[in-house]
Amino acid sequence: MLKVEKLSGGYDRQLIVKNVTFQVEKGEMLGILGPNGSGKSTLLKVISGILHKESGDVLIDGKLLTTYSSKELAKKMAVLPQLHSHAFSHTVRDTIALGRYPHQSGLFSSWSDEDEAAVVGAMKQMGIEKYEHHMLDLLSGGEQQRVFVAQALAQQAPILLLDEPTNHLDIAHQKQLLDTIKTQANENAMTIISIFHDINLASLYCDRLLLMDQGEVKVIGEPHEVVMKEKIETVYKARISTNPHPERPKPQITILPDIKERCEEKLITIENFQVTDELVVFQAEHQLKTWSSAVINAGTGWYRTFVNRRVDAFYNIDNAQTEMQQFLTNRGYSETETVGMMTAVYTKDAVIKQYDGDFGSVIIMVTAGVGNAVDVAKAYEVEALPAIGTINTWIIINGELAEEAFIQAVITATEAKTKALAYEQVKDPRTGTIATGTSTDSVLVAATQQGAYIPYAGPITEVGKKIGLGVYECTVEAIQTYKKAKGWE
Ligand SMILES: Nc1ncnc2c1ncn2[C@@H]1O[C@H](COP(=O)(O)OP(=O)(O)OP(=O)(O)O)[C@@H](O)[C@H]1O
Repeated sequence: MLKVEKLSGGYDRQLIVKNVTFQVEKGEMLGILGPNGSGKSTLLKVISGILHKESGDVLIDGKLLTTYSSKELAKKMAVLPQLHSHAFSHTVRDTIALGRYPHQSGLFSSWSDEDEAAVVGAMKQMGIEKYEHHMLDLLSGGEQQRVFVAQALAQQAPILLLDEPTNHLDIAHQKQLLDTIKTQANENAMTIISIFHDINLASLYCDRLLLMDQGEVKVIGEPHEVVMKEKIETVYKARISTNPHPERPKPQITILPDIKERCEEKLITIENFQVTDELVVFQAEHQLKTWSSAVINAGTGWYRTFVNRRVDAFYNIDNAQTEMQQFLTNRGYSETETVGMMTAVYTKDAVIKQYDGDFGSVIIMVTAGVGNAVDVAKAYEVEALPAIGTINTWIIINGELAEEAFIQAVITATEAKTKALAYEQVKDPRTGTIATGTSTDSVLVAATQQGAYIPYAGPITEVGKKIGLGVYECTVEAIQTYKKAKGWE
């Protein structure tokens, strides 16, 4: 559809865009990324013919751009330039109507039903019908931006070139605009080339991305091939990390600041724990990076408070999450800083121990009830009964854990727990075989992210050895206490 071959161009004698080659297909959305001054706007201007090229070619439907008359070209390609202040003021409707000029014919061009439908449709798509008769210069920056996008859409050209279309827009309008444009690509096979400053939005919406660096193409490819730590850091000269989007396979970035937080390093110790008849509570001065399967605030996040709450053996509530949240709020625990778990075990029987090593230290907390013990390898054979009894394990580390270390810590802790059940000869009552856990166990791994860097946490590492030993010892002790309380031995 649109082919750019070895294109170079710029201003007067200053070459800005150098040897750019790419192709965009019908229905495809290509995002152009690059730092300030890398030549994105200049490239768009050379492609659209606003600036003369120095060398190379632009082809639309296999025909050289230079062979199109300006009106023919406007029927093929609509351009949204960067938003600037405007000398003249028109109404919103008149501004959008200007987009229809390539479709007018004859000396006294008349306004057709098609023109009217295109203008009304574009206003609707951008949600600006209510401003139809307002003067453009009295609208906010974001409202004006939507008017100019509507003008480009009203042009009904199969190719759309956009220079930072989300400029000035709030998040709801960014989403509305990009949803609209993407729908044009998907349903009307429109070809879209758009400049973005927001790498995350570009990755989320575009099929492919072109990353510019000093007027040249650094890389072109699908978002996962372009939004890579090393490439983005090299071109933008800023530290970033990449992370997955929660719903789509489109990588996202997070800026990593170089300035230090204004907080002194604080070691976690057993002193951070408090145990009552109702709760085991851990509270730290600073948030810890946390990974858990808790009832409240599961998954990854930064939290300051961990709560293991004792509920009675008959606790059976449809929406345990809402009830638990209410419970925590009533006791003054912040909704955004607290991880909450439940247990039917006496909280006073919690085993809490500290293990020191060269890397820092690990503090383990275990509450263990085994009335609900399960042999996971045979769980498929038997119907799980609604019994109570859960093993909750917390592993809190003074150190900076890598992502994989969090997962390895969970593996190591799970293996140590299973070993403790075997040592204590805890059996699945339904199968009579040694249990591997209970059917509702929870785990939490948290790290201060200060001090020594800990890339791995399997049993080959020192931290892994401490986790293995600690979880094993604490779980054995917690099970023995549980058995005594139940009068089993
Ligand atoms: N009209 C002009 N005359 C001369 N040089 C210009 C002109 N417009 C831009 N330039 C120069 O061309 C280079 C690239 O500018 P361009 O606007 O294409 O970059 P960009 O990647 O779009 O930047 P930004 O992200 O800041 O919008 C810059 O060094 C700029 O100074």
